Amino acid sequence: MKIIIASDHAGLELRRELVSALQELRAEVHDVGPTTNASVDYPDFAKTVCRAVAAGEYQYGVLVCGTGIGMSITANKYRGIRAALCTSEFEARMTRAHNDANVLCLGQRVVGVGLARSIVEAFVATPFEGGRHQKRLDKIREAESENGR
Ligand SMILES: O=C(CO)[C@H](O)[C@H](O)COP(=O)(O)O
Repeated sequence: MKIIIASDHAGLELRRELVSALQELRAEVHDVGPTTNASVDYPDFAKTVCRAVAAGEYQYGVLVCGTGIGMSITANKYRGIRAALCTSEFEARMTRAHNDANVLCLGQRVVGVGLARSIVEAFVATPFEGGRHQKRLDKIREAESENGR
């Protein structure tokens, strides 16, 4: 499984923990950074991750900022990206099973390391259910086209 991960300065420590967690799951992880605590703008890092996931280069993207909100707002501007901000394992499972989410967003200032690890593990372990959910994803795609995304 190939995963691309990035954060801003406010998500750096949690991102590093999640890189380790994903490697323990034997995922191939591409860590985009940043490498220092210097203040950066989360949309720049979301862009790199979302473009790569939308291009099919990675199965999933993971984005961490202070709350996860800015990353999720940005990520959902990209065509083909279904980004989910999760604060529980339940949300992580459901967003894979029902929404086929391909980008997971987390807030370092919101969730602890242990919970974040469980959320990531649940996300990557849960398959999309298809069935009735597929036609809903088709409608999301239609909405993207309608709005010029
Ligand atoms: O959570 C975020 C966006 O949703 C950012 O990480 C947060 O806004 C950064 O704040 P600051 O520049 O004060 O560290």
